[in-house]
Amino acid sequence: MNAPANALNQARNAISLASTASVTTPLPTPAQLRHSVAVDARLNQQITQQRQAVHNILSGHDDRMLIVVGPCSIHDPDSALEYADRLAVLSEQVSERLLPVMRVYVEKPRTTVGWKGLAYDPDLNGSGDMAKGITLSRELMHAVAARGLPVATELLQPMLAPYLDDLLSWVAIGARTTESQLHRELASDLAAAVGFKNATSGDVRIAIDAMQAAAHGHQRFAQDGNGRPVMQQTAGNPYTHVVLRGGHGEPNYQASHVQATIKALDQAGQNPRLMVDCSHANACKDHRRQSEVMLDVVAQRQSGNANLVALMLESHLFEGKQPLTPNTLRYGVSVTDACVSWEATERLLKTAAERLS
Ligand SMILES: O=C[C@H](O)[C@H](O)COP(=O)(O)O
Ligand SMILES: C=C(OP(=O)(O)O)C(=O)O
Repeated sequence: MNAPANALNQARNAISLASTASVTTPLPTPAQLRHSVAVDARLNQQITQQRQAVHNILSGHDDRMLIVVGPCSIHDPDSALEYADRLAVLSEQVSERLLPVMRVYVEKPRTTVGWKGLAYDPDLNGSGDMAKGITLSRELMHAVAARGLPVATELLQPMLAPYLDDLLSWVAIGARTTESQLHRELASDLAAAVGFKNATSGDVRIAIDAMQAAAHGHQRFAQDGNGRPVMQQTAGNPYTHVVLRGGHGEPNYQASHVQATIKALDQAGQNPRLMVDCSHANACKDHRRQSEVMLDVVAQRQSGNANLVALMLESHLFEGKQPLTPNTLRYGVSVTDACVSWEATERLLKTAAERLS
């Protein structure tokens, strides 16, 4: 190659390297955050008891229904805490028949591209201040737990789990990650119960496979509290279950789907007790249909299906959703999937508790 052509090639390479180079920003380690936002002995005892209460429902030793309820995503910790205050009061009122666990979802899996949650972009402007995001996420979960509520989240990025998992009483592995070996390995390490969603296609088999995989101990890549890579031998998690969320616009909460799933779980030798997600494809992405789904599931339970032990409801202070445009955001309204209002939530939980008594 002659000298000018060589120089041109070098310049092209430099440009393409410059445009693909990533930028890194240091983050606190899990140990640092667990130290600055610490779980004391009293809170640890509460969380241990709440995990046990969830396990008791999933193993059929407690005949209440578990209900994972709260915003689709958290973008504003103040409105999440107002929600938590209200839910703490309501939980007391329905505690004979229901065990509410608050959704504190700080990571969002996206179908393509979109805002990925408080942990990633707490300023809602694409600046991606993850150090602030994970700190706020842990502080918020801590504050919700300190109000006496069990905390639920979806764990999406396995490296984020050690920042949060001591605060969790229930964990979701989402429809987009249930088939992932890394998420099954992560679930096998958690002390909290894990619900595996069926795939967005509607395939329930992957969730049953995930239960089998997570029940086993695994050797996995992990990080210690100081962020160093380690080989971790996990113990396996016996407290997992399927979450029916519908797929490709087709609901799967109806009795025929529920019975077929229970049969498949029995055949696979897995826990037949399951959760129905009243939102997502079960509500055909229309938040107003969540109440119809929830009351149908409660009726199935009343008519004798004791394996229907849990529900999920997407709810916020106010109904609906809004686009994520900073400075014009309405307080207490979802910026991801549309939610039912607080009033509807209160009505639904009280109705379910009455019908199940
Ligand atoms: O639960 C929330 C959404 O359904 C999920 O994060 C996918 O969202 P998207 O399809 O808007 O990206
Ligand atoms: C993303 C969620 O659900 P799914 O994985 O079922 O889409 C969710 O519950 O927020």
